[in-house]
Amino acid sequence: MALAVGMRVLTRALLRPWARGLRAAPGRTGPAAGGGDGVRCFRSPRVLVEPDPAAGVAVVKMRNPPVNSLSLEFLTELLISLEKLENDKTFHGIIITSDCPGIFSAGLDLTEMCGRDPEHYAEYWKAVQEMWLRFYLSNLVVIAAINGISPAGGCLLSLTCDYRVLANNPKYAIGLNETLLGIVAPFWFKDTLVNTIGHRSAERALQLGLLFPPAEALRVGVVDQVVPEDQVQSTARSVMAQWLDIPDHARQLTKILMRKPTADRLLTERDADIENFVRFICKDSIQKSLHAYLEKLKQKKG
Ligand SMILES: CC/C=C\CCC/C=C/C(=O)SCCNC(=O)CCNC(=O)[C@H](O)C(C)(C)COP(=O)(O)OP(=O)(O)OC[C@H]1O[C@@H](n2cnc3c(N)ncnc32)[C@H](O)[C@@H]1OP(=O)(O)O
Repeated sequence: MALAVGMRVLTRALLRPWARGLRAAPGRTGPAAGGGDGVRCFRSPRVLVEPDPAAGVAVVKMRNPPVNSLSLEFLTELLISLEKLENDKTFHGIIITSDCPGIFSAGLDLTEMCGRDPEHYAEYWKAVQEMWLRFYLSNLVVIAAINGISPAGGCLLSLTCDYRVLANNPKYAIGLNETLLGIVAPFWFKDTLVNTIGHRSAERALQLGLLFPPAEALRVGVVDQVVPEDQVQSTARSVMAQWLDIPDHARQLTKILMRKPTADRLLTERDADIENFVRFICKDSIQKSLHAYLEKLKQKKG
């Protein structure tokens, strides 16, 4: 009993600075929408939350067609959904998945990084940082049920999760492929990948912009499990049950111990990282190559 109380005090003491740091951070998505029954069933235009209160789990379905690109509005809705679930004591875990057939997420929204003004780029990047920080440090168990292709920012979102289950479909691939677009994954993208697959594999994957098909993704460790497509959700559910069997405070503290140094680096360099992004993305050469890439995507159809 005394040990349990002690752990709760320690948990609160350790977790509180994180909550403070994030709450004070710019780009916060607004106040929590209360706890309790009111938040158990909700949806927003781009995020569908299917709660299973009995299991303490909610399935968060990304629904930003056609490709779940991480636009500013979509990121904001995702963050609000996460925050609502974190603030409802009913929930201990979430499964993040896609409602767009064949696509988990096409990554950052290229139209947010192309042809806009520096203020917009800064606002957008702040939201991308916030997404990473909030998911990476979430006190919930977060499992990615990856039911589609997941390049760049889509891969990053998966990497913030505690466990990744990928559908075994030869059309799907996952990786940080930024170099193929002529852009550079920032240090916190890189750190997240290094923490997941190790330095050498990450260096090779990042330099070559590798998108791993399922078997390769499993071999290198970008995902934890590859299963037949129709078993992705059920596998995520049973993995979730295993994770939820662990005492929450011990698991949460361990997660923070593992992830704190990585998150700290961005938290202390956040403004500089935004300035760096804006400087980089405003370059004529970068704008030209992003524009050309978008055009190529559009022409693919015609
Ligand atoms: C200092 C640091 C600086 C910079 C760091 C920046 C880090 C960047 C991270 C990123 O995430 S960049 C984005 C990377 N993503 C990609 O490269 C994926 C691009 N998309 C695709 O490859 C394909 O669209 C697909 C996901 C494989 C799906 O293919 P499909 O054939 O099903 O669809 P289609 O290509 O026809 O696309 C439909 C529609 O969606 C538009 N689209 C696609 N991806 C994006 C995107 N990431 N952002 C915005 N829009 C996107 C595409 O243009 C089509 O639009 P249209 O219907 O108007 O033609």
